[in-house]
Amino acid sequence: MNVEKMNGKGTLEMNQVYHFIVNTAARTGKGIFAWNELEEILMQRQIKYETHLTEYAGHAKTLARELSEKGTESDPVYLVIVGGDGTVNEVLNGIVNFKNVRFGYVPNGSANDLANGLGWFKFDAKEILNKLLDGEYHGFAMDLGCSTDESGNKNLFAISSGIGIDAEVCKAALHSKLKKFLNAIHLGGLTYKLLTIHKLFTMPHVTCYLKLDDQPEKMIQKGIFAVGMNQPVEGGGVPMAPKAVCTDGKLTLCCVYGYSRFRAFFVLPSLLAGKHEGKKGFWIESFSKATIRLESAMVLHADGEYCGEQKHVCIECLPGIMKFI
Ligand SMILES: Nc1ncnc2c1ncn2[C@@H]1O[C@H](COP(=O)(O)OP(=O)(O)OP(=O)(O)O)[C@@H](O)[C@H]1O
Repeated sequence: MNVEKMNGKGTLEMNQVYHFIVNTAARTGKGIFAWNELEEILMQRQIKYETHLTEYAGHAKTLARELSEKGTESDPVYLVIVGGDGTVNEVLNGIVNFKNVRFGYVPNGSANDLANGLGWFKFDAKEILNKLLDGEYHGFAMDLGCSTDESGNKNLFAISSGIGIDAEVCKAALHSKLKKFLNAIHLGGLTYKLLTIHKLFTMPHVTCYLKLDDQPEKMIQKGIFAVGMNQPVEGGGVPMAPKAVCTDGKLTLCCVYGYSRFRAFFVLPSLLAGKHEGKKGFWIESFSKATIRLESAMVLHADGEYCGEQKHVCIECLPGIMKFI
């Protein structure tokens, strides 16, 4: 997936108001600097826009709900997210009706897995904003995923949702001093790799039962993690599902099981290199809907956001619901 293939044909309406939800706390507080530069472009191009700066964690979700309530199918709200993957996730989970919104996204986080999955790593934030304003992403409709926990709570996700070690790592990263430190020295992506090694040797392995679409349920022993991927990478660039495509109406399961802690450590490099497909103990397969039952609870995450300890999770694809400006 890359921008050239998105084939934007947009001629953008000059009177359209763009609503920017901006997380100035992203990149450990450095988000504001990029926003100042982006605003210069908006002013130069005489774009009509309104800025909505997030004031606290969770604010992007509230802002997205309020803004999306103002749109209609025939007159959708133009909503541009400026932040990292956590901000995107908050916004998605605040949207009242996706048909009433057209999205833009300017990556400005520390890991930016969504942007990497879209093939945008070669562009900086200013280039991406200009492409958006040029209508290059017009007509691009991205699949989202939805994971439903055992209490019926739904979490939408743009990148991935899963249980096990990657979720444990996300939970640990939320309050990690190591993440703050590594972000400060521009090595934020390393946080997840170091925490993964730590969790590999400390977290319990769990028997789980996995069912993909209408296939029979399969028992997995010594389950380390199972994740539904909408993008090829998660966790700061780990290529869990290198062939995942976010416009095919499917998610990709990446499940690792059956290894002792010691052996798991030695297969980790093949996962980090994206060379794990076909290897014993890796189950990679695309699906529309998956259910995961666990003998004992494991942490669930959606786009790296902690979603509690769960024993039963349903993960499904919502094809093409995130329509771009
Ligand atoms: N004003 C704010 N003060 C404190 N935290 C905020 C504020 N606005 C948003 N947040 C929180 O900042 C967190 C991090 O944001 P985000 O994930 O977008 O950036 P990041 O961590 O730098 O990037 P990435 O997720 O790509 O690594 C989010 O969980 C969000 O809830």
